[in-house]
Amino acid sequence: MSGTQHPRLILHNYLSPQECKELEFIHRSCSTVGYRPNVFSTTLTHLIATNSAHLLMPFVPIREGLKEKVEEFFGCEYELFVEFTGLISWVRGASIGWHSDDNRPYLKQRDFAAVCYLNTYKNDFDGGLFHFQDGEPKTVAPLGGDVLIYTADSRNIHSVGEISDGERLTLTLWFTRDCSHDEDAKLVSLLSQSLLQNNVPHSWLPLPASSNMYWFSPDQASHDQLGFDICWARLHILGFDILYSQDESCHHDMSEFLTEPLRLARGDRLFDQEFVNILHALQVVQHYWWKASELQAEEIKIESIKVVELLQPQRDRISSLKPLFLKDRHQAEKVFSSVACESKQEFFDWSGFAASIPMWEDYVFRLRKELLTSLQHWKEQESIFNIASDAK
Ligand SMILES: O=C(O)CCC(=O)C(=O)O
Ligand SMILES: [Fe+2]
Repeated sequence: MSGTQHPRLILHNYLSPQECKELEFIHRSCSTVGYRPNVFSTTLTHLIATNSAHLLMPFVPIREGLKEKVEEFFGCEYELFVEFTGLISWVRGASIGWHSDDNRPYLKQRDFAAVCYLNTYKNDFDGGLFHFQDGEPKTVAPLGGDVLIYTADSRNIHSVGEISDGERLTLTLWFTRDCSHDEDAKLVSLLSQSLLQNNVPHSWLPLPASSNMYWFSPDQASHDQLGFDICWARLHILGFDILYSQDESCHHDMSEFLTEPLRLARGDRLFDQEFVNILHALQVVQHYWWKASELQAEEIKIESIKVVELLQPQRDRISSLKPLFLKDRHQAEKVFSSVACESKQEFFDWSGFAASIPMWEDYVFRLRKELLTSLQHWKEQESIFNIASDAK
């Protein structure tokens, strides 16, 4: 498989299902619209820029382990730097033709690629097969946990077929020999700056980027007429409505809603707890979806959950705002289709949801603590690495 003509490698089950699920949670909570149509991405710099630097922690051991694997396989121990790390998802309509990963002047520094498949062909999406132009294997069907490693040059020309359903998710890394393209140095510098604001209250709650980064449009021409906000869409397909206290007449600009507090509703019920902004609500919901099976097993019940009836004026506010953020609701449902069917059931376990909120907070605080400890060491080395767990 690793012939010198086409140096490449597949690692089966390199990531555990838990690791895949955690990265999926991060992507569904934090992604923005990507660099090409029908593509979403979550970069590490974006996590830092949106008050979510602690969500880097799950990437750290994976990045480090993969760098070692790549160095070992291509025989370049201690020579490589990570050039880029990102979660990338493709939905219906996305594809890429034959190319090598260093095929632009600004990509020349890329020496190796590692594509980690976080979900599975036919289970989670359809289409999206990976093809090499020459050599074996000819076709790779993404399987959650598998990693595909190859040189970024013309010995590994490849393409990806069009996605026809669902959301195909990868963790994609590129490696370089050129230290001036070391992602770690940039991240450590950004982290040092952002964590200076550590004393700011709620500095661990997500802070939205600019609204255009969350606006999905089928094409540039119909940007404002069609399309939808991806945070709204991800909540909508899981059956949630969004209730702001103010109505649209209080705002000059829709983007102001991004940083407004809100409550979540479902059917005729309102969960009477405020979230600081839509990203906060989205992250809590995605965390619940990630952990729901564990919660059911533990049967945690909270006595005092505040779920109240949704009043008529509140319903009216929901239905007047929804079409502004989901201009094309049908398309939003199609784009995020694979989860849509299972999630809109009538019954919703509000007490499980309420119980998951302190669990989410514990998760965030644990990661923040790990980040602050690690950063001391990272600054000294100007590199990002896993601190042995007994040092945490
Ligand atoms: O996701 C994949 O399987 C490969 C994507 C790709 O070729 C690229 O991003 O350059
Ligand atoms: Fe590629």
